[in-house]
Amino acid sequence: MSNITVCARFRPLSSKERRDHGDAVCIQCVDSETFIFKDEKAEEFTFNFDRVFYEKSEQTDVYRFLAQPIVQDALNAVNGTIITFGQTGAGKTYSMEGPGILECHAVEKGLLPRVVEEIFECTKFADETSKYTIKLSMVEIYMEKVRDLFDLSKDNIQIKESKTQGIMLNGVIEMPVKDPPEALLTLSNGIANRAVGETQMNIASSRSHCIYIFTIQQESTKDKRARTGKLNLVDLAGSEKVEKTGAEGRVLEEAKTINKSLSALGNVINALTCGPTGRGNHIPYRDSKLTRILQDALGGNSRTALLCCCSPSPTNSSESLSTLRFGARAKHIKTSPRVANEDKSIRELENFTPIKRESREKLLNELQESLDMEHVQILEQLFIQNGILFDPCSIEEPELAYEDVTSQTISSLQLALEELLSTNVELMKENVGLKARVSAAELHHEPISKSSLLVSISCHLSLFRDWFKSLFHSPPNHYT
Ligand SMILES: Nc1ncnc2c1ncn2[C@@H]1O[C@H](COP(=O)(O)OP(=O)(O)OP(=O)(O)O)[C@@H](O)[C@H]1O
Repeated sequence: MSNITVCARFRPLSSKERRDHGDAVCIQCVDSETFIFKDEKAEEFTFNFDRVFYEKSEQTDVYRFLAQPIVQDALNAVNGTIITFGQTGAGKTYSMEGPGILECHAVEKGLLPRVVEEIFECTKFADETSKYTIKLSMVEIYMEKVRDLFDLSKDNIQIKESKTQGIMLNGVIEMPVKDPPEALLTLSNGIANRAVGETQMNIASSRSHCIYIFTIQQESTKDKRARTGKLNLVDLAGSEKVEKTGAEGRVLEEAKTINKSLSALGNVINALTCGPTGRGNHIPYRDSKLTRILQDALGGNSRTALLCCCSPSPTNSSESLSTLRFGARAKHIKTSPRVANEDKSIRELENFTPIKRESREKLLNELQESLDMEHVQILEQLFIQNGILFDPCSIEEPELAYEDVTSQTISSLQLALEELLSTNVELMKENVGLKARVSAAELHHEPISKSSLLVSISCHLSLFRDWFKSLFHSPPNHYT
């Protein structure tokens, strides 16, 4: 088990930030791992990350620390994921791509072109018994749909899980690339297909999460055994307060969808780092496409790094603080990267699958025995009405659908439980108030009016009724 690597990066102040606040910044460097952050109320927070990149840090520093070890591992068939996270305009795309993927000053090249160079450089000098094949895929998650950026007609790619290869994108195009120029041209074609909108925060704001997937297959010419490493580079859409972006209409809907999937990511991180360990802890990976795709990176077989991009300006301090808190929490996630060796995977499959399958079947049988058919049908109707269960006709694999439904139901119930707990706290407070009123009235020998007691009780009841209703009228969770 190893922790994911989490770094923070502060970009230089923008000209607008300089106009608003001059040279003021909300961070004070302590060393290369620690800094003090001052929020709007001048409260100080000390943050500690694996590495902090301040405004003078160069692209090569970020690459060497954050990405190079993961690329080296991917060349040895260990899966890797590098994620950029932060508010709109914080420097995610600059870190990932640089100012331009095809042409830019060498020092400004982002992670992506550097990854391409390193992969081909290493494969060129690999020993003669190894033959490498590099393939590229590019998808974006736009409005909760996964689109293939190499073939826009594939605009609703399904996410599948394989016992041997983990999370997979069904039917996604994999472009073979033979050298860096071809790889960069392929990537730039994909980037041109990304959904970009304009917000007040950033005029070329990415309105989607973009995932660059490098599949690196290594075949031994001696014994023909092949092993594959997958490297995902994830440029997340901006996390910002909707009001600050000045978004309306479609852009507002986009912002809400982005925020929803980023909250789902936050919930997954919370569940991975706060919940009880072991089988009882439900990790809501299936609550959004983003978390489902990142499932292996966050909780499975992947070496993962997160770059938290921030503005250093006091103008954006509340957004920067939430980005940094997100990173601080993610630092506690543990993953178990291992070599994706095909033979070993098959052996693992032979060893473990029958046990898992047997226990799942046992569970299903027990469930069927303990519930009447009539109850199962009522539950099914209820779930369909509330958008928890999707149309069974659209499901290709019932087993996957069953897992999705179970997972989403658990999430809904957890939400309901949280609401119930908070209603309970409110009711308890009210109860204390009522008791105090009764005691005060008794002390002063004042009769408490029946009507005021009735109002309080009906207040209690309506709170409870609202909660109960909300259980069955939560917005539908579309999941196709
Ligand atoms: N480290 C940096 N050095 C110099 N300029 C930077 C740096 N980081 C970001 N910038 C500049 O800041 C602006 C916003 O950066 P960028 O587009 O990368 O933000 P973003 O986080 O990807 O935003 P969005 O979520 O809207 O896509 C760009 O003009 C970019 O060139």
